[in-house]
Amino acid sequence: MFRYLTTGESHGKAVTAVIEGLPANLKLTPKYINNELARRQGGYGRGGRMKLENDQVEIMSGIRANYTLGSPITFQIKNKDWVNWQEIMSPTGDGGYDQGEVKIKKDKKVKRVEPKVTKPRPGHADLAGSLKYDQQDIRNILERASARETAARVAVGAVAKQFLREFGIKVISHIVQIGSIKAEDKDLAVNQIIDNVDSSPVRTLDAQAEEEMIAEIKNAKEEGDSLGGVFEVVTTNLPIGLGSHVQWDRKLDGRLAQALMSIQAIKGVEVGLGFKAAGKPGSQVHDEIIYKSEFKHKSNNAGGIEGGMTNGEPLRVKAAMKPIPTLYQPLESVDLETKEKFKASVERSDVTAVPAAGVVGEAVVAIELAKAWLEKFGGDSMAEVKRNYESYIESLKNR
Ligand SMILES: Cc1cc2nc3c(=O)[nH]c(=O)nc-3n(C[C@H](O)[C@H](O)[C@H](O)COP(=O)(O)O)c2cc1C
Ligand SMILES: C=C(O[C@@H]1CC(C(=O)O)=C[C@@H](OP(=O)(O)O)[C@H]1O)C(=O)O
Repeated sequence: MFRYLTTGESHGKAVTAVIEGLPANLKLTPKYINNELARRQGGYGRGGRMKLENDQVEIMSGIRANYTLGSPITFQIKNKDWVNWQEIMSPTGDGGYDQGEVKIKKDKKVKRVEPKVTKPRPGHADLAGSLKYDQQDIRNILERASARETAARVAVGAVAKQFLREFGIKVISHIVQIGSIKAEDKDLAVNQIIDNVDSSPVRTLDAQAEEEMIAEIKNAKEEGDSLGGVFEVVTTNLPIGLGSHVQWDRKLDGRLAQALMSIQAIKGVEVGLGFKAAGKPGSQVHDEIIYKSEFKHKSNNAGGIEGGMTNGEPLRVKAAMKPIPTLYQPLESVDLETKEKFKASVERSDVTAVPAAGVVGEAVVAIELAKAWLEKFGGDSMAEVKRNYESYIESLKNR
């Protein structure tokens, strides 16, 4: 079974991931993983933290001479910001509480920070987490709730992507909406997306919309506001039959939805036509089946999944991200200690992170597909997995 866990606080020493269940003899290079980490750090609209960090993976176990051993893999991605937060974040220090105010280097300026955070931000994990975990200091919640954790998930996703690439499968995302601006709805080939998306500052393929999206982000920044949006993840070359109809937790659409919804600030997931399918008659929704040396569909409104299984068409899933909760123009909230109303001032935040979230979306989709792949074609070495896959593909030809 392919599974993973991440650890780490946003301003702690590092974020890490432990992966288990990958077969032996898969070629894995830090260069590819680092490139994926850099893609996640990009995107117009991010705040000062991304100028400071330069995410690089350090492989701690499970890989020797560039190939997996079949043993658990551990990664570490250091937080460069840690040096500025040691007094507050050290596992063995006093949390900075004894000092009243701690000097922190933030975006090249030295600022005085109260070590204890008591003002919960609407839309973040602050209030619910502090009450649930019996914490007086919201930092004990926000550090782990932070999307810094997605760096670790993108490293795991890069491994899953390298695994899937051995079978000719590519996973890529593009932005279809930021704030009120929507990109033109085109049926795009994956290679078209791969060739063009990374050169767009907002990772969209619609040049006209790109300009408008950037203008809307600039405007939101000036107004101290934040924006959300929608990304699509597209995967090609998937065989028929990943996932299963037989049990609720084996259905691939459900598993992809959970994976995408688990990304910080994602509030909706669509598979294929998604919500639009609800308003159309069946004759305009269901994809007619044809046979041309293999079974295919005339259209792909289902987004590549029927009955919780891949149906041989490209997988198309979308995710909606809410606007970033931390606002320079703060919303009303109540202090945890005094119970008094306040409007907090903010020092640093992203205006939007939809382009980054798209890269995280690719990672979690790739992970889920790699898991489903190993459930169906699993083996202890890559050669064994390839044999199992090829024999299944051969068996489909004889149907
Ligand atoms: C890539 C990425 C970057 C984010 N950056 C910020 C940020 O700078 N400030 C912030 O308040 N929230 C940010 N968020 C969103 C919060 O992490 C998220 O809203 C919070 O953890 C609460 O979880 P929920 O929105 O899923 O309920 C970001 C999310 C992602 C995916
Ligand atoms: C660190 C990352 O994103 C962070 C996610 C985040 C949040 O609340 O989710 C808040 C911000 O953290 P900070 O207050 O340190 O600037 C973002 O920068 C990252 O994506 O690597």
